[in-house]
Amino acid sequence: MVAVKAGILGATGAVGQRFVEALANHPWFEITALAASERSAGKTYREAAGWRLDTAMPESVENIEVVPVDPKAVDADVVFSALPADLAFTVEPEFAKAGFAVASNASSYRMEKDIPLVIPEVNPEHLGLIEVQQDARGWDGYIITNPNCSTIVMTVTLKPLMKFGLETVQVATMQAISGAGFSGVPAMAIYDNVIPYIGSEETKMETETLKLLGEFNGSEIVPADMKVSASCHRVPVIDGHTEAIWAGMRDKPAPEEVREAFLKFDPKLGELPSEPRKAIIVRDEVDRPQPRLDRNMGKGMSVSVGRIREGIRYIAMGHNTIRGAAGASVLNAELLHSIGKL
Ligand SMILES: NC(=O)C1=CN([C@@H]2O[C@H](COP(=O)(O)OP(=O)(O)OC[C@H]3O[C@@H](n4cnc5c(N)ncnc54)[C@H](OP(=O)(O)O)[C@@H]3O)[C@@H](O)[C@H]2O)C=CC1
Ligand SMILES: N[C@@H](CC(=O)OP(=O)(O)O)C(=O)O
Repeated sequence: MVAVKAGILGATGAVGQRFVEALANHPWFEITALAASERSAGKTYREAAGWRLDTAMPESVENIEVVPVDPKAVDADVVFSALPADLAFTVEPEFAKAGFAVASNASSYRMEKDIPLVIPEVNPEHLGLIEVQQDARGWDGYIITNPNCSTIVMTVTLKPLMKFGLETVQVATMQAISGAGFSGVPAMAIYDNVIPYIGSEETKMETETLKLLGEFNGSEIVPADMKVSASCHRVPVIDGHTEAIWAGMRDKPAPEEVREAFLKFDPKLGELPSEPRKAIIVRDEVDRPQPRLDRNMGKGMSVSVGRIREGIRYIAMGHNTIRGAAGASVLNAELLHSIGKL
């Protein structure tokens, strides 16, 4: 199989490095371009990146010269975007217009009517919006997006509950500091502390979830008819967002039925290289899931759940920069490739 040429926009950042990690030995994609700011352009990736992951920098990328974030400088079929949202807002359409498939991790276009917001295990059919988008905008390429990291972790677990008639969701998050990027939260602010505010996070969880669980009617997404209410908090954990979720359902399933629904959840995506063997892992121990112990399950792509109680109340936990960011975009691109869209 000829590898799909893959570029990474924002390749030196927290999510960008996760993209490099996920794509360096990928069976379908080959990294052909690494792009970042003018501060990094012209340097080798080794010089520019300041590698911060606890796996070694892949040798294949060490000497790649970083290029500016410009369609003319990037040789690729698909670009993975890990750019700050304000920059992604102007840059991503330029790439789509120039014929690239853009798999974006940034928030800029998630809620646009004609741009798919996709989690492969939840709403693969929403990729039908790509044609609507290309017709409306006259682009040769297109943009698809993955949700906010907290939204992804929660929504993967809500999907198997839809059959019980999901009506209300309340969620309180405990979010890792890597979610704010490498220099996002000063150590003096987060050490020995909890910060009960993450800008725009609650609105993102409350709106993106309805789009994800909504129905594609051939021309647009009809949002799910339910209410989501979120409270988001930063905690001194490096990676892994933990969420306490209360799910109100019409059929009032017992905890054991909810556990069964999680256990049996099979999105049938086994042919995609990044899809974990289990999208949802059920932990029966009273004190799990925990970020330090469970975040790398399924190579960081599984969401772990536990403490399923009457109410229905449960805890969900997932790796925010893998399942919630780079891994999610790569999985979206794998889905696109599997349906002939790359
Ligand atoms: N961290 C997370 O858990 C999640 C992050 N996201 C989103 O992903 C995106 C990236 O986040 P994160 O990796 O944490 O951010 P970082 O700040 O760690 O990285 C930002 C990247 O963008 C590049 N960049 C910054 N300014 C410019 C510019 N003016 N021109 C070109 N490139 C530029 C940087 O390059 P340089 O090194 O050269 O400055 C770097 O590669 C954001 O939109 C974020 O909201 C989404 C979900 C989860
Ligand atoms: N706000 C998230 C990370 C993030 O960047 O989200 P978004 O992709 O929605 O901007 C966090 O801090 O954990």
